[in-house]
Amino acid sequence: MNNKQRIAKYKEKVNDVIEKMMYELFKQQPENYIDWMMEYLEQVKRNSLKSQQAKFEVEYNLSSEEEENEEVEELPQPVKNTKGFRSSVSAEVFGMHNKKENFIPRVIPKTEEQKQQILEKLMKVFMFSALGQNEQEIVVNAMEEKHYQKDQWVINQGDDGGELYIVFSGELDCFRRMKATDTEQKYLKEYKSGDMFGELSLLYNAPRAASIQAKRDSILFALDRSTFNNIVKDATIKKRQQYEDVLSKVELLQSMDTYEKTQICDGLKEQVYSKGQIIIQEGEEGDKFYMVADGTLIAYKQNNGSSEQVLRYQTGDYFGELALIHKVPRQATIKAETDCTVVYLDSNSFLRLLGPVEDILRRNAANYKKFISNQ
Ligand SMILES: Nc1ncnc2c1ncn2[C@@H]1O[C@@H]2COP(=O)(O)O[C@H]2[C@H]1O
Repeated sequence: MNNKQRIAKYKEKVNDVIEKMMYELFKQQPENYIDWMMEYLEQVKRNSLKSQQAKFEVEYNLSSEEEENEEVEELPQPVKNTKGFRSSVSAEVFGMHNKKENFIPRVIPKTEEQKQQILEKLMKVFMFSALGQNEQEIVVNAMEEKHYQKDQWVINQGDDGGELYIVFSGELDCFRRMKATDTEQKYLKEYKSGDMFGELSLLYNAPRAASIQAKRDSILFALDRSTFNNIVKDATIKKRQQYEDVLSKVELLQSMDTYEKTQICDGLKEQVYSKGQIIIQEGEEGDKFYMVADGTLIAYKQNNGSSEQVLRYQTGDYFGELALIHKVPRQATIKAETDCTVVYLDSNSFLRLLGPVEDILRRNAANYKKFISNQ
């Protein structure tokens, strides 16, 4: 898709919202139409988050009782109804309209050294690393140091969640009853220094989706729900929504579970290239793994002084893995055949997050072994 097509698609989406809003506006003719329109758009946003929440609950076999009997909210009524529209649906989750103004972040006193230590860990967690300095400071101030002894449970599946955690030191295990009727817990993963967990119930206002137990004495930094909601929640949900669609087209990832895919979403960065631009140069060092979100690209290899076309990539394909898996220079040059959009992970995130599909990556790499010169 070129830039023109992208803008046309974008316009179509925006027009759709505006047309529906104008239709309702003229039908209802509220006196204070600016307020009405603002409320209308807030409502559209809440309904979109609500459908995201419903999807989440299906994925994780959860249901938060509070939400169970709720229907999608109705659109705003004319202003003579002074209450506007219902605000009962978990205002904290879906009613972002009332946030920020009332937000007074908690400040838990810390030494400069402690602050620095927290900041270092924070920078390794995707959802915090992109924050501005002010926001990072708010998060660091709000973090509370917590100590857990070996075998102590930090999170119990099904409980309400009030905090997320970043591991400062120690090791913890994550378990999950996959279905509500399961009596046995399945071991899922281990958390170590710099890892983050406990974000799901804050993001979706759902019960805890898994249980976490300290494998040895551990120190965690806990971030409260209110600070999380005000600083990172919207951006994280938006990013997960934005890239969910892209990742659903990447066949390589289809064997990963939903949670693993959301972790990848958090780590993705996007880059747009124009037709003819080079993304990867054969022989150079590589530090990124790419997936094609849109457009086509061509891989070329040098052969006896001339450049030979060896592969074409389209939406859902990936490239750039060989340099990261085998620690070799780039094995081909990748050039944009059309204007294109790619998403990428840096090499650390690639190695950490794509572990579950490493075998598939290696197996697939064998298919183009004939193109690889020095292996
Ligand atoms: N496969 C998984 N499904 C759900 N939660 C997971 C999974 N793997 C790790 N977790 C973490 O376990 C945490 C339990 O508490 P939360 O539901 O708040 O957030 C959850 C995630 O951070």
